[in-house]
Amino acid sequence: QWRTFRKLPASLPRVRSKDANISWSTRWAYLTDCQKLFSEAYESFARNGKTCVVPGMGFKDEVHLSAKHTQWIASQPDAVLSPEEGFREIDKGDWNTGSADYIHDPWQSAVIRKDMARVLEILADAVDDELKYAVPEHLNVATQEDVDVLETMRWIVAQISSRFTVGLPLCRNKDYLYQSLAFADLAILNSGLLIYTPSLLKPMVGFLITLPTRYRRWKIKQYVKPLYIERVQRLRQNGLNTKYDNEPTDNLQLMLRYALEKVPQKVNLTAVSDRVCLSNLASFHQTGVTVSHALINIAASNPEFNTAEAIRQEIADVLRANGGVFNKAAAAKMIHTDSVMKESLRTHPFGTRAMIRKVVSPEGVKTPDGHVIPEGATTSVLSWHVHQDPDLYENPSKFDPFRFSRQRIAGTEKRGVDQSGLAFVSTGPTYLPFGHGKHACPGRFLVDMEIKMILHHVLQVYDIELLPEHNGVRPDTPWVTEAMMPPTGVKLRFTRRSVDKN
Ligand code: HEM
Repeated sequence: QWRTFRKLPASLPRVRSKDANISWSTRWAYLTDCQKLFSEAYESFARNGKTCVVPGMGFKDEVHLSAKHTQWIASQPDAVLSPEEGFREIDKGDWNTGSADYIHDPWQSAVIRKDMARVLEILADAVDDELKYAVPEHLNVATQEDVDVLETMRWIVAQISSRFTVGLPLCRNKDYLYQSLAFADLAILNSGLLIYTPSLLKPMVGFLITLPTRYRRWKIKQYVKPLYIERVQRLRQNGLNTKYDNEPTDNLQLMLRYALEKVPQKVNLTAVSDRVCLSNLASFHQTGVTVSHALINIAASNPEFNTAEAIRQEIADVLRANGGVFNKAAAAKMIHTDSVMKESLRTHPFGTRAMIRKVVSPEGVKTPDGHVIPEGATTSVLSWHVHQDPDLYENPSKFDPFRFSRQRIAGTEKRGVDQSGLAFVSTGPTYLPFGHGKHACPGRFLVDMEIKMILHHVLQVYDIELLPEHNGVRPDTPWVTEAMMPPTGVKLRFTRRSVDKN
């Protein structure tokens, strides 16, 4: 870590510093008031297309690139700017899963990238069906109750995501879901601890703190085992060119097919099960946090918008016109709901930086503003501050649920051209929660569908409001170093709607 710090050239400007040294008070600011520190970096450098150096995780210095260079970052080959190596520094995936191979050769991601669009057509029905079980199971309010939103949504998301990943009946197994959620929580905790552990102590600390994750992985493996044995046997018997009778359509099956064809030497129960754990880590945590923030923002949005009712109405109208079927085409027509979700992720993401990359080419890389960033340095873009830039978003700190749908409708009417570039799943230099370019999150198409479906299933049964003690003001989302905290413990009042309201 210190090696990278020493290697950054003196010519790169540092935040709050006139020379190549970053003071300890600036390093302290990263830990105690990172939002302000990042604001200074954004205002002084990134906003004007300039690269700068800012203290980062684990006392390491990070290179912040301007969002004006998003396109350039996206166009760099992985052999120059590597997303895998960038994330590896943060999520410590090799420690948490016990193998660097899952990170160096992440075919579990390749499967999702390759097949997500096709799979969604097949699985939309299954996810919608799963919500009919998951919502009453985890959100069973008789008349009125104050509900811990994140805790409830985590379970609902885990269940419906598992319907996508491992299918029925395992997606309804409470202990499997519990172990998978626990693995995700522990992995995030371990990453935070390992980032601040000096390299010399990493082998010992890494071994000790990952004992609980190892146990969770072992438990999950016991659940995956019968599926693995049966499916691999049938795929081997039937060959990979044909589908066998009643072949499952879930992500595990896609992973097995892909691995048996492309990397047969790597197909074993532990590797497949661990890769399922990694997939769950990507899908459970961020989606649970995102839908929780969306519900809190809907409840807290100004009464002038009548947000919950607008969502209910829109989804009901679209579904009626689509014969009651909730598929990709229907989801694409729900532009107001889409706008609420996009606005919520703009104001309340989890990560505040995007497009995290590590320079892996030995000769380094030259930025569009002329700096050479050496091998080993990590780079990213200050995405939260892009989303709060008043030149890009009018009144940026306000949660304006229909900000994007208004623009979409106006743009389409004015220019006669479809404005779907403003959709939740669209990415670009001014909207980066999912990154941008060839490594932009492929799971966002599933997230889009899942969150719209969750909002439909929840809002058609419940009215939601902030608790009286919040006096109509949304509970704060504090920053802890550079992360915006998930809304842990935030409750909303859920009131069952009377039948005649439906
Ligand atoms: C709201 C939920 C989610 C958010 C905010 C999110 C965000 C992100 C971000 C920021 C990246 C990195 C993009 C880049 O560096 O350019 C990413 C990558 C990725 N995400 Fe997501 N994600 C979410 C849900 C999911 C889900 C549900 C899945 C799986 C079904 C998933 C699978 C992946 C994969 C496989 C990658 C790596 C892509 C690659 O390197 O090519 N994500 N995600």
